[in-house]
Amino acid sequence: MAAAAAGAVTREEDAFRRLFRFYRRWEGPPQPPPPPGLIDFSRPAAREVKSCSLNCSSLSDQDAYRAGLRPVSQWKTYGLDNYPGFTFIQDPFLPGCQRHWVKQCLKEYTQKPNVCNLDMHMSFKETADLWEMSQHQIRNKCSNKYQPKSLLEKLRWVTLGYHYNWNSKKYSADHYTPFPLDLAFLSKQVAKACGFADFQAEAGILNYYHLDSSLGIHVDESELDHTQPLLSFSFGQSSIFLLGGQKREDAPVAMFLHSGDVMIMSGFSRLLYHAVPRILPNPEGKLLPSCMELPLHDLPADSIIQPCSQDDWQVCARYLQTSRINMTVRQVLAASQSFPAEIETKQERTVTVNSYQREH
Ligand SMILES: O=C(O)CCC(=O)C(=O)O
Ligand SMILES: [Fe+2]
Repeated sequence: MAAAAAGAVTREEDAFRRLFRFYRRWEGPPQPPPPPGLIDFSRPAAREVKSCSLNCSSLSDQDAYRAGLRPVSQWKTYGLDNYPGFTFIQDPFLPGCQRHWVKQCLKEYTQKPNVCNLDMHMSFKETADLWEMSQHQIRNKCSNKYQPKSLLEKLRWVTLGYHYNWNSKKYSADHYTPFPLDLAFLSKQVAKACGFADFQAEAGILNYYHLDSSLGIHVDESELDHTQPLLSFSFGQSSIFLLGGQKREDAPVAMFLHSGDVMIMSGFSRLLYHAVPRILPNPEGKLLPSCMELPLHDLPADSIIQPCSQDDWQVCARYLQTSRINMTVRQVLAASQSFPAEIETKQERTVTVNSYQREH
């Protein structure tokens, strides 16, 4: 009897899993209406949402403009009760600047030596230029006809800098390639504005989601320095993000992430369980969120933002009509820290295709 009861408890679905499964199936607003408790920072009515102000002098307007960001004094920034170290910045990008990051994620960061999921079962030559191999197919796509997916549409993740090893769940000194300078600059400015002036972008995971994708419940703990924040940038269609606690079964809060939104997980919130159960069309009901359609703001000559050509944007826009891209940026090592010497076990070096696959 006691054993049966204990069995029932262990089999019982925990609160995180339950909400994950709920949102995984949720069709999104307007019908059915959003469940109570779902936070939308673009309409911050929830009691646990607190407006917070960043120190405007930590990032100069000039550096913000160079990064394609509005001055910090114009950012709409929020925190959450019970989640110290969590900061949400509602789309701080200058008009037109989000396009740059979408183009980089599809055309530039997909290039070698960066690593992507397709490398796990395709040759170096086959994945050398995903953009070139996909652009015509995406441009000429008929939405009402079945067509084989292009390589870009099969892309799920790209790693940058210290390349995360999905098998060992570790970063290592011998698998590093230069981190993109523009993304390092953007990250540095956002971190600086949030009080992390020493942040160094050393590793990135880019996630490419379609309307049926999700990302399972996890903690990002492989970085060796957890005193530095994890930054997240979202573009394209929207998603539901679940932020839980330090224990896997703690009930999470649910929030929308829309195009341009930036999230900072630091301090207490750096090592919390989180997940993306659902991708949803943008709430405006347009093919693309309107922030993607704005003409490019005047930028200083030394800006890292390059105007995206009409030709390139046609492909990006088509891709993004049914997709969401998220960039997460991490510092792996503390200043002057190095990787611990490892005694490599045979098991650690065994790579299986499955363990490289994320849940989406
Ligand atoms: O797509 C997101 O918003 C979250 C991504 C994430 O948690 C990760 O890459 O570790
Ligand atoms: Fe994560």
